[in-house]
Amino acid sequence: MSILEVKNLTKKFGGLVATQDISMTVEKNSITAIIGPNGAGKTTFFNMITGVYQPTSGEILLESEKLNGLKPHIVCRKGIARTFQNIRLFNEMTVLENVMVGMHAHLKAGLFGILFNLPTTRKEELDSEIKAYQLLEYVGLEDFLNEKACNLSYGAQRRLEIARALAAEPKVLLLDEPAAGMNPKETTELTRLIRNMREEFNLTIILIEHDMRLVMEISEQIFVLDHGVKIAEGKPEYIRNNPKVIEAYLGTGAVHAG
Ligand SMILES: Nc1ncnc2c1ncn2[C@@H]1O[C@H](COP(=O)(O)OP(=O)(O)OP(=O)(O)O)[C@@H](O)[C@H]1O
Repeated sequence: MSILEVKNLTKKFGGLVATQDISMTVEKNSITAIIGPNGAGKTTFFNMITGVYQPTSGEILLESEKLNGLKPHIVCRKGIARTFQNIRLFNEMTVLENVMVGMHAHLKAGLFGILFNLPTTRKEELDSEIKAYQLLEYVGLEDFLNEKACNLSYGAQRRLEIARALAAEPKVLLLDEPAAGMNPKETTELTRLIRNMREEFNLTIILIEHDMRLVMEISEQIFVLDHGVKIAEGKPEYIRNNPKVIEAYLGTGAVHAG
């Protein structure tokens, strides 16, 4: 059963066509990768799905409901959360606070109520604190609750971003280059975490990733973009041997690394 359907998605920035007529269907509870050389349109694609950019044309459907025209926080409330290519944490806030911010999509009290501890929001705050703690424990950051986010290692910051995204209780989680800057050990842990999250939270996961080893190991379905166009889709074995994909990556050797 599909959860996310994208139909003929095009985004133009003036005369530049960043994505052209991209269609894809993502199965519920699957792990899907979007790959392609630099500038292929991958992040633009994520930005359209999450409401950061409005598509020039095309449709985005989450469980058959159209998402076009919705603001990012509404898209998040509908069930799509994400992490960013360039980590976007609240650096001066603590690790715990960063996750609690991620929860505000589902809280009745506003963000200010949570942060400034208004009496009416205290019960809700306590519940969200417990939940934030559980999520941090889940990603292995329970020892850093009161640390400022900026003091965490790079790999830990990426895990914190994931915990914050999970706090929004998404149906679909988009990860933009989750392994970027990670060492091999951190990447192995990340692979395990992604698989585990899918089971634990009944998630559908879509990742943009340049680490082909991770992509080939973890994905059930891969979409390949090049110059804004989808040039291939299929299972890892098919993508690895697809002449169009090999040509798009020619010279980088990237697609055979996995
Ligand atoms: N806000 C914008 N204004 C103008 N052009 C943009 C904007 N965002 C992206 N582009 C252009 O759209 C094209 C696709 O960029 P995008 O960032 O989506 O590629 P990408 O596949 O994510 O690349 P990378 O792997 O390097 O992150 C590029 O030519 C880029 O310069």
